[in-house]
Amino acid sequence: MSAPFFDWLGERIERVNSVVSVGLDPDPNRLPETVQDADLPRWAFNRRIIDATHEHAACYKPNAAFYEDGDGWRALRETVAYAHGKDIPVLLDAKRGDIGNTARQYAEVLDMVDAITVNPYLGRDALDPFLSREDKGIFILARTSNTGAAAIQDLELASGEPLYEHVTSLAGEWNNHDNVGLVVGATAPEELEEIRELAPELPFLVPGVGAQGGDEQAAVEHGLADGVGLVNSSRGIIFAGENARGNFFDAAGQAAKNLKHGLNEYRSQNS
Ligand SMILES: O=c1ccn([C@@H]2O[C@H](COP(=O)(O)O)[C@@H](O)[C@H]2O)c(=O)[nH]1
Repeated sequence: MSAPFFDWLGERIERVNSVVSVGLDPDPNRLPETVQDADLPRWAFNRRIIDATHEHAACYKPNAAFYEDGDGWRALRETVAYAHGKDIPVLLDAKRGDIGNTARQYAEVLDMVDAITVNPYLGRDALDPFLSREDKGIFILARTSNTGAAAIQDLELASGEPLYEHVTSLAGEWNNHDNVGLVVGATAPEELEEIRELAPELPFLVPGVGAQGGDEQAAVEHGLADGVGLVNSSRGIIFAGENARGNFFDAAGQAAKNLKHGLNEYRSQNS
């Protein structure tokens, strides 16, 4: 028995035969002219991206950084409601984690979205308001995809284990409601494999394929637990139309489809 979020995600993955998470990071400087005059350009953009990609999307992953202003939150609300109207879960990439009363306030956003990313570095109490939401998916940062991640997350502790392994063990201890997943970047395939060995049952969110050049095969081989997990691409999908001929949004749909097919090749090898 897993948390309702992971049950829903598992059903969605099966229905669309896809583990693609489409990242909704509507950089205002890169939005096409066709949406720039809309009342809420980010929402107009996301709606068209969802229309173009939903057949290939297991999940949508808006990053909070692109919505943290008044209109941004309105755009996010509309986006989430639209994805839900298509029965698609939404994972907010917010990397939250703070002292108790602040964390409780941050966790309120889980009334709107279905899952969230959280930062483990303030410890268990900072995550309790999230972890206690049994119906939601809580993805703990274990080994991130950015180039500077190794300098901190690969640090060897006195026990001899790297920090990301310790975080992985803690995530297992904190998983009292079967609602925990891990964030592990596709740009660190060896760490991805090690973390999978340590946490065989946790679903991963694997960012870093596409624009960051991460390893798609490793993302599939190690990112899924019993077939459930997500491989995210944001810019590689939503801005695929920037350099393509033809319709901007059709190109996003095609990019999502291509990623789905590419990942499914590896899924079929691993099944
Ligand atoms: O380790 C991490 C954790 C989160 N992210 C986020 O995922 C997307 C990736 O965007 P791309 O355009 O596909 O590179 C973005 O929202 C990141 O903040 C990550 O990249 N790595």
